[in-house]
Amino acid sequence: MMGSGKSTVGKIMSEVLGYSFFDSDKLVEQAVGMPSVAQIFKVHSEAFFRDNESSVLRDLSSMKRLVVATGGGAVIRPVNWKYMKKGLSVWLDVPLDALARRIAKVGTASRPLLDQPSGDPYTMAFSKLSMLAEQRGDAYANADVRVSLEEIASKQGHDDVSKLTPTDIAIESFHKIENFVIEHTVDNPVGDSQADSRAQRIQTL
Ligand SMILES: Nc1ncnc2c1ncn2[C@@H]1O[C@H](COP(=O)(O)OP(=O)(O)O)[C@@H](O)[C@H]1O
Ligand SMILES: O=C(O)C1=C[C@@H](OP(=O)(O)O)[C@@H](O)[C@H](O)C1
Ligand SMILES: [Mg+2]
Repeated sequence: MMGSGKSTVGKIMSEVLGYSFFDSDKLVEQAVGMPSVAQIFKVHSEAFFRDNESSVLRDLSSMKRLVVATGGGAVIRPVNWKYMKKGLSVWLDVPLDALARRIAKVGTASRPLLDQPSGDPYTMAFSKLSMLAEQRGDAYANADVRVSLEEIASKQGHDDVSKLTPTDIAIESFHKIENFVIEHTVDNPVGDSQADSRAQRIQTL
């Protein structure tokens, strides 16, 4: 979801891995030749942005040794899952109140779906995020790996996810990815087509 830390945590993970890092929002801006996602929404439309987002994700899906921070809305188009499933997908699951707090701090100008001309920024962001979360249903749960900030905070003995640094979240993401890889790697085909295709996918990452 917007504000969950994909761009921040993804960059750290790419540096640790020695992989390239791409932010799909930035690639859409370059492809369209506009300086911000907000402007693309304003001058064109959300649908135009989504078409470009899908084509950027398609192009990235044939590349190797990279970390991609997608936009939070990439989950709503089934075709994007076809692309994201060429790699290993991570859902950063952050409580909505923490997302709204982060977004209120930096402002909503760069996130057109949350931008409001008036009102308290936290309250407006929280109510829009709640609506989006409802619309998106369990789309985020399609990811291979879920990284829950509430879980990390409780393991670390914090009662508040705002104490967690992007590095804490990157480390937990690596643990979850490692578990996923161990769980789904098969030395020999096991005859279960879903398990075999998952194992093949892991080998090509
Ligand atoms: N763990 C964190 N704790 C506090 N603020 C964070 C954390 N991770 C990211 N942020 C801040 O929250 C905002 C949204 O992060 P960003 O990485 O842009 O999220 P996304 O790409 O998922 O929308 C940024 O201002 C970023 O600096
Ligand atoms: O959730 C969404 O629909 C969006 C998320 C944004 O990216 P971030 O998740 O990086 O903010 C950006 O793609 C656009 O504003 C729409
Ligand atoms: Mg981002």
